[in-house]
Amino acid sequence: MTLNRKITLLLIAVALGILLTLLVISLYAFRAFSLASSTAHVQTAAEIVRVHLTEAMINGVIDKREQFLNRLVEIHNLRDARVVRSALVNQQFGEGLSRESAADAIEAAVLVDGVARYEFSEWNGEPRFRGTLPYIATARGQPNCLQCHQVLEGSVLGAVTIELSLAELRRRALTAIILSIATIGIITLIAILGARRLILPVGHTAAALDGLVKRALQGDFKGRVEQRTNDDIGAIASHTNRLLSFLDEGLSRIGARVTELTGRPPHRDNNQLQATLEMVDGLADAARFKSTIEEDETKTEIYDRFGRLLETRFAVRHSSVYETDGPKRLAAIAVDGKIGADCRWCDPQILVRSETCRAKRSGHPVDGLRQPGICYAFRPGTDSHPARNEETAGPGATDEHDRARAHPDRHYCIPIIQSGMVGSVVQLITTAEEAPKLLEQVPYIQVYVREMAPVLEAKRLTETLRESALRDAMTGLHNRRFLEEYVDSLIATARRRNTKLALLMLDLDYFKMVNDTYGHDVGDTVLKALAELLKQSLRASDLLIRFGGEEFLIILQESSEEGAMTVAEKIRESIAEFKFSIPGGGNLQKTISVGVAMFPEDSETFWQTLKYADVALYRAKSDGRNRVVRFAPEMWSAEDGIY
Ligand SMILES: Nc1nc2c(ncn2[C@@H]2O[C@H](COP(=O)(O)OP(=O)(O)OP(=O)(O)O)[C@@H](O)[C@H]2O)c(=O)[nH]1
Repeated sequence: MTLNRKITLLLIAVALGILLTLLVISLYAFRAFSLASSTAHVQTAAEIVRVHLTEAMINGVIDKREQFLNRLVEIHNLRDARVVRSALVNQQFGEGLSRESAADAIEAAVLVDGVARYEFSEWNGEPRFRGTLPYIATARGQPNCLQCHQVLEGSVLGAVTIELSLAELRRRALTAIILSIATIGIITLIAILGARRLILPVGHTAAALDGLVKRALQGDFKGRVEQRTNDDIGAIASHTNRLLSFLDEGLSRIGARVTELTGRPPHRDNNQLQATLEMVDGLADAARFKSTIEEDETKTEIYDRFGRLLETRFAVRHSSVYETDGPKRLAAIAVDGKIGADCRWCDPQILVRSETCRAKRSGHPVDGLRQPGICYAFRPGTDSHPARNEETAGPGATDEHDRARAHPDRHYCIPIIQSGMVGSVVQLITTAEEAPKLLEQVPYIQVYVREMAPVLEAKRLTETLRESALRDAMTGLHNRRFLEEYVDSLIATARRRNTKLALLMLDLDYFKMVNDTYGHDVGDTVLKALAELLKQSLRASDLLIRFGGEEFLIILQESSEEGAMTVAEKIRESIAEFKFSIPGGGNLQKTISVGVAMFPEDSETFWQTLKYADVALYRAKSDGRNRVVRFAPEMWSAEDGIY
C-alpha cells in the first residue's frame, strides 16, 4: 500500500471517528437537554394549574376548572393537562368530576406516595414527555392549603399530569446536529483534501525514490525523480537527481575506460554496476598478476602461474601455450597447465611449420568458440579427467550429457605480440556447452595476456642475453662459463643418484696447420662442423661444451668407465673418417685426441677430475695423437702439480 493511500485512509478514519463521537455527544446532549427543559416546562405548567385552581376556589369559580384545563391543552405543544383528586379531598368536598380520579397506575402511585414521575413516550409516532406531579398540603403561603383543606400538612391533595409534545424540539435538535455534523464534515473534507495536497508530493517522491533505488540496485542510474514542490521534498528530489547524474556519469566513465582496456563493454542485460565492478576487479587482479610475474625468475614460472590462473580463476581446465622457436617453429611450453608436456590440442605439425597455426600466422585471436572448425590445426579431444567430469556433470547427468561434457571441441587462441611479432600463442579449450561462458571470460583473459606480454618479452630478452653469455657464438655450444654455473647442480644430481660423470676432453690434432694452410675461415668451418658431429654423437642428457679454441669437453651423465671409453673411441673414429668440406672445393680429414677421467672415481672434486682429463689428453697428444687415453694416477706429478 502506498504512503498516500495510507495517509488518506488514516485521515478518513480520523474524520469518521470525530463525526461519530460528535453525533453520540450531540444525541446525548439533546436527550439531557430535552429532559431538563421538558421537566421545567411540566413543573411550570403544574404550578400554573395549581395557582389557577387556588384562585378559582377563592373566587368561587372552581366549577369552571374543566374549561380551564381544556383551554390549557390548546397551548402549542401541550398535549394533555389533567388533575386528579386524592381520597382526602373527595372525603371533604365529595366526588369531583369523572376525569378527576386516577387514570393510570402512575397517577395512582403519585397520589399514594406524593413523588413526581416523569417519562418519555411515543404516541402515534410523536415523541412526548409526561410529568405527573403531586399537590402536597402546606401551611406556607397566603392563602395556604390548610385554610380550606382539613388535612394534615404534607398530605397528598391531588396530582396534575402534564404531557408535552417533543416533536418540534426533536426536529430542531436533529436539524442542529445535522447542520453541525455537515459543517464539521465539510471542514474535515477540506482538511483531508488539503492534507492530501501537502502529502501527495511526499508520497509521489517516496514512490519515485523507491523505483529509482530498485533501478540503481540493478546498476541503472538513468532514472530521475520529478521535482513537484519547492520545499524540503523538492530539495530531496533535486539532490537525488544530482547524485544519480553523478553516479551515472561516473559509472559511464569507468565503464568506458574499462571497455577500452578489456575491449568489451559490460553486457547490456547484466547489472551495469555489478558488471563494471567485476571488470574493475578483473583489471585490478590482472595488474596484481603483472606485478607478481615481474618478480618471477623465468618465463616457465610465468607460464606455470598463468596456467594455474586459467584453471582456478577462469575454470579453464584445458589450455596450451606455444612459443615461437625460431622463424618457422613453435614449441609447446605448457599443455593443460603442465610445463613441458607434449602438444595435445593441435596438429603437431604446427611445431615444425608454425604457419599452420592460424593465430601465429594472422596475429589475431582465433575464435573457435563461435566458429568451430575455423582452424584446421585444432584437434578436439576427449577429456582425460573423469573425476572432473563427474564433478561438473553432476550425479544426475545423462550419458549423452556426460559425453558432450567430456568432449572439449571448442577453442579460442590468443596470440601474444612481442616486439611486433607473435611471440607466443595461448590456446583455451572447452566444450560446446561451456563455450558461451568462456566467451564471456575471454576479454578478461585477454587483459591478463596483455599484461603478461611485456613481462614475457623482458624475460625473453633477459634469457636470451643470459643464454648468449653462456654459449659460444660460433658453434652455438655451451661455453666454459655455462659449465661454471651448471657444475654445482650437475654434481648434486650425480651425488643424489649415486652415479658417475665421465669427462672427455677433446682436441683437434694439428689444427694450427688448418689455419695456416687454408686460413681462419676454413678453420672456423671445421670447428662448426666438428661441433655438429659431436652433437649428433651424443645423447640428450650429455653435455657438450666448447672449452677452449679447438678444445671441447663432453660430460656423460650416469656413465661407466667402459661406456665412456667406448663413446670416446666411437667419436674419435667417426671424426677420423669424416671429410670436412672446404669452401671453394675439396675435403679435409682431421683426427682428434681424447683424454678421459671419471668423477668422483678419479677425484672427489670436479675441477680436479677435469684437470685429470686434460692430463690424459696431453698424454694422448704426446703418445702420437688420434687416440683415447684414460687418465691414470701416475700421469699426475703431485709434487709440483704438473704432469
Ligand atoms: N680458425 C680458428 N682457429 C682457432 C680458433 N681457436 C683457436 N684456434 C687456433 O687453434 C690453434 C691451436 O693450435 P695449437 O694449440 O698450437 O695446437 P695444434 O696445432 O692444434 O696442435 P696440437 O694440439 O698439438 O695437436 C691455434 O692456431 C689457434 O689460433 C678459432 O676459433 N678459429
